[in-house]
Amino acid sequence: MCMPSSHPRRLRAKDTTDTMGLLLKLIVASLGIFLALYFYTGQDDFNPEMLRGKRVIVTGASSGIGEQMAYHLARMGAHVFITARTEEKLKKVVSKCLELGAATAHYIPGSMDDMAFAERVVKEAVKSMGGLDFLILNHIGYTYFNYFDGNVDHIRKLLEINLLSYVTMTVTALPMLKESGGSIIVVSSVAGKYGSPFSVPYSTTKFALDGFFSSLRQEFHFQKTNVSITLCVLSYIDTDSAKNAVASVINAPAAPKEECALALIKGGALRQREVYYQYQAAKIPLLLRDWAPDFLDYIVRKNYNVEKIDKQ
Ligand SMILES: NC(=O)C1=CN([C@@H]2O[C@H](COP(=O)(O)OP(=O)(O)OC[C@H]3O[C@@H](n4cnc5c(N)ncnc54)[C@H](OP(=O)(O)O)[C@@H]3O)[C@@H](O)[C@H]2O)C=CC1
Ligand SMILES: C[C@H](CCC(=O)NCC(=O)O)[C@H]1CC[C@H]2[C@@H]3C(=O)C[C@@H]4C[C@H](O)CC[C@]4(C)[C@H]3CC[C@]12C
Repeated sequence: MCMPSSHPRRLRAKDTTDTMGLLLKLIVASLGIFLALYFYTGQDDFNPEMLRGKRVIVTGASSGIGEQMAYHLARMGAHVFITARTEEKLKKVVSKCLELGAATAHYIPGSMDDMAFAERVVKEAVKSMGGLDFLILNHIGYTYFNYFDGNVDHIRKLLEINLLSYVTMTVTALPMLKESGGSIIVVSSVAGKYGSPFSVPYSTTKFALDGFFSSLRQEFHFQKTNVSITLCVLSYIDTDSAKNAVASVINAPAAPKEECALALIKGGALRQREVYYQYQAAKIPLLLRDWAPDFLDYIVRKNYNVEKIDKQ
């Protein structure tokens, strides 16, 4: 005998609603756990005392984020050894570091397009401080913010300053860092994680840093090398040079350089593999990179007043 069909159909509809409800709850719960884990890994046990007496090199420390890192390190009682090209600025930064409480503070002026200079910075620093605990690689060479002009020589030159000098300093510093169980902090950018218009040469060098240092970190695991590598992925920061280059074109607020500098030191001291600053601006868009790359590209393009670029 045939059963009336309305009852089982109602049952099936109820089953489907229950299953959907359960699925929704599962999705919400998983999302909650995922977010909790995400933010938990961002928690820190940082104590400024971790830096007291530590021997630190900071490159590109005559201005911007590098200068601010030098001041934080000085307040924490570290030995600070800084470099950049402009001697007058370096002298002032060193004096301020001493006022703020640096254990010692020294500088060496020169350009990072010269690999012999990059090597010399490490050797002089080690001689002056008696070893090395932190190598903070932060400098960048001058580049333009506009459409790629086809100049291959500019990319070659920028690779020397922004990548090869970092490699040279790392190679030279490695024996001392192994001895101290030290750390390398590499300052990079969101432009080193996803494609960025008007920064083609710069972005090229920042992607290359990720390739070198993330691969080296893997080898350190195999070799049981007790040297940490922290890659710092920064969004737009309010340094004079960045604001001069992009303020009229980028529709996003710039984050404070002082807070940024502290976040990088904390991440390095805690031996984190990567630091994202600011977290929302630098990390969240990256969640889209592998799953929705066209959408990410679209969001990135939305941040630009492209008509202002044409007039530069
Ligand atoms: N500000 C921002 O929005 C962002 C910055 N970053 C990264 O943060 C780091 C610092 O940037 P920021 O503070 O803004 O930059 P600044 O322009 O303020 O500082 C750059 C430093 O590099 C030095 N420098 C420039 N050319 C050379 C060279 N040829 N050899 C040696 N040193 C050189 C400069 O000093 P001098 O001219 O005296 O040599 C200066 O000390 C960079 O790695 C940058 O990519 C990443 C994302 C965003
Ligand atoms: C073009 C800037 C470098 C300018 C320079 O060479 N200054 C030295 C001088 O004038 O003497 C770039 C330095 C940092 C870049 C910004 C960055 O890395 C974060 C964002 C990344 C995004 O993909 C593009 C916009 C950025 C704000 C980017 C813009 C270019 C820089 C300011």
